[in-house]
Amino acid sequence: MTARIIDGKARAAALRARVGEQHAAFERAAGRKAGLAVVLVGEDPASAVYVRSKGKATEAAGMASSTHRLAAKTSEGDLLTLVRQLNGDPAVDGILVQLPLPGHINENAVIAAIDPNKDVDGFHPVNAGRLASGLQGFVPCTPLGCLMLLKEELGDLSGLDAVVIGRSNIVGKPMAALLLAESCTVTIAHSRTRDLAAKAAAADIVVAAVGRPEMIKGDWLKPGATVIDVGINRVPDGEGTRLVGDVDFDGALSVAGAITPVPGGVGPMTIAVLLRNTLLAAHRNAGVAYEKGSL
Ligand SMILES: NC(=O)C1=CN([C@@H]2O[C@H](COP(=O)(O)OP(=O)(O)OC[C@H]3O[C@@H](n4cnc5c(N)ncnc54)[C@H](OP(=O)(O)O)[C@@H]3O)[C@@H](O)[C@H]2O)C=CC1
Ligand SMILES: Nc1nc(=O)c2c([nH]1)NC[C@@H]1CN(c3ccc(C(=O)N[C@@H](CCC(=O)O)C(=O)O)cc3)C=[N+]21
Repeated sequence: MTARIIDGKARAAALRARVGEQHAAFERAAGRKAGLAVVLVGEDPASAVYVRSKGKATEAAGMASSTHRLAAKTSEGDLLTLVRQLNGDPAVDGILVQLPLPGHINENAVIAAIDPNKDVDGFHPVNAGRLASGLQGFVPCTPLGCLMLLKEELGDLSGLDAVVIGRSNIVGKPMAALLLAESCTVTIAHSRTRDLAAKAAAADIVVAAVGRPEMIKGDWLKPGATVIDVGINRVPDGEGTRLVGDVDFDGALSVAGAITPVPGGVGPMTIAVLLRNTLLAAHRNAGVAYEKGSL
């Protein structure tokens, strides 16, 4: 058997197109565009690439995008001042502070300063709490993108056994909360987990968010499992480098039922969901009704 390859790039393009259409309707109703502000501190080249693609995708959907580039030595106080200014700016519906931040800045303090109603990343403790409690709020883009891919692939997820490998606040934990809300039986694995291979082998759904190149081997998987590879790892390749996921893709192909590639899987979905969350924020902030479930 050869796994189906889940085309995240195509799914993301379709989602961006729906967001673009609905944004046009929003703009007619509200008399303004939805606005996303992205803040980048420092010159990490990978972060700079992501921030550029976020800006481009925002504008392609017809929304207003602003990017605030701050020097690596910017103080926490100055960053907090910018966040508060964006909180108060009526043209800004969504605020994203690109992570990681330089070591001298307390990430938790910066995330906590973002207005939860503009927190399109869904990282604010209020939104994390809403997700854990089953209340409406912003859901982190990467796990929501993963869930969309899973539901398109499998339909109803209820009763399926899911293993999430990784327990970060931005991917693993919210992913587990979403799968639990879909009535999966969820195991969260991490660096202290014993016999990870056996945990993976019991799962109908494996979501890998570890940050270790090709760590999850094909022969760990249950035949027919659906594998979502969140990992983005740059590894040496000849003279240059290439991107690989957390899953040994070639090894998984002959065992899994379906798998996301890296690149072209979860990454593009993350950006499409960011636009979706920004459009949602704009509807709420402008008091324009929005048809639930239409995105
Ligand atoms: N495609 C996309 O849009 C995105 C991709 N990513 C990528 O996803 C990956 C994970 O990101 P993120 O969640 O931020 O990473 P973190 O480094 O914050 O978390 C990694 C998690 O993996 C666990 N882990 C580490 N080593 C092992 C191991 N040997 N066995 C089992 N678990 C292990 C850690 O466990 P412990 O808690 O015990 O330390 C931790 O919970 C990265 O490659 C990142 O680049 C991230 C965000 C978006
Ligand atoms: N506040 C914040 N929010 C984030 O959502 C956030 C962040 N900080 N910091 C970094 C991570 C990482 N992340 C990615 C987004 C898109 C791709 C993506 O589009 N990847 C392409 C490949 C891109 C390439 O070629 O480098 C793909 O997988 O096909 C990857 C990773 C968002 N993150």
